[in-house]
Amino acid sequence: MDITGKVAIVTGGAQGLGKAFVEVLLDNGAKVCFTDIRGEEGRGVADELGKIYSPNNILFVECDVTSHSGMEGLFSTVKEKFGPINILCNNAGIGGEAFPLWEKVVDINVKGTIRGTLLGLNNMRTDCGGVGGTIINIASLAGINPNPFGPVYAATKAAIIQLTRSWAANPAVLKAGVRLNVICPSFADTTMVRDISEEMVYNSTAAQDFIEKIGIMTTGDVAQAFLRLVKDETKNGSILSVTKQQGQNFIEVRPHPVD
Ligand SMILES: NC(=O)C1=CN([C@@H]2O[C@H](COP(=O)(O)OP(=O)(O)OC[C@H]3O[C@@H](n4cnc5c(N)ncnc54)[C@H](O)[C@@H]3O)[C@@H](O)[C@H]2O)C=CC1
Ligand SMILES: CC/C=C\CC(=O)/C=C/C=C\C=C\C=C\[C@@H](O)[C@@H](O)C/C=C\CCC(=O)O
Repeated sequence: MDITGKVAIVTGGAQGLGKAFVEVLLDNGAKVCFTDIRGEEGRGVADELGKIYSPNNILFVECDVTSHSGMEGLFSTVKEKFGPINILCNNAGIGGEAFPLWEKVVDINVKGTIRGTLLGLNNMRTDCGGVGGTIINIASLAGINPNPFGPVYAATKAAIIQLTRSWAANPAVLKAGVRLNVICPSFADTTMVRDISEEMVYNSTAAQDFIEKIGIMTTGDVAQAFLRLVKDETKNGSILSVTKQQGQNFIEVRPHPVD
């Protein structure tokens, strides 16, 4: 996909990986709407980016992915301001294992990503009045490998992988011009990883030791993987892992037993 002039939405874009996705899209000439629950931070980032890129290509909408009406309003606002949506990145996500935080983790990571994906499909499918495009969901390598420090987090990320692959396997969706892919990053340098605590994971000291051993990528490393999936129109239903040691690799899942 040639990104120039395309319309993109990134959830949770006020910092971290989401902000890096916003920047790489703007670098490539897209019109980008990013959302976040933190309004002040989001507006600050929009001002900051407006000094580097054309402010006409940037829109911040304060929006919580757990609010259905909020997310519906987001899609309407973006279509009114920028036109039909071509690129959607469901990035907003949190970690946390202690009660009651873990329930919020499920609400944001699983239900928020399902909500974004369904609204994306409804707005992007050519058989629903859209112009087609691409949806990229942000899971984690912890959605594939066991994460002894964060089982709930890992389970939510596994759900995102299967949500994405299952929609991608729907022939009607592909015919309607929408590709869906999922990124599984290892650790990247964001607040989520820097501020790891006992509320977030079991045994945060051991988790920090593990993270240091594995190594921490820059957010730019993950943004390059994101850019690759946006551009490459041959990819649908792919799982792209990104790690410090091995870079970008597509993860092959064994074929269905009846194939
Ligand atoms: N940093 C890492 O090492 C990795 C992160 N990920 C995933 O990448 C995504 C982004 O993570 P980071 O940038 O590291 O986190 P972060 O904590 O730096 O940024 C997350 C952003 O999402 C926003 N957010 C949180 N709840 C929200 C909600 N309900 N609605 C809208 N926005 C909300 C936050 O305000 C924040 O700006 C998450 O889904 C995370 O699970 C995956 C693998 C590795
Ligand atoms: C505040 C952090 C919240 C969530 C991330 C989390 O659960 C961090 C866990 C720390 C150690 C995890 C070890 C897991 C090992 C394997 O599953 C790895 O292959 C996973 C690699 C990356 C997970 C990165 C992430 O999603 O944050």
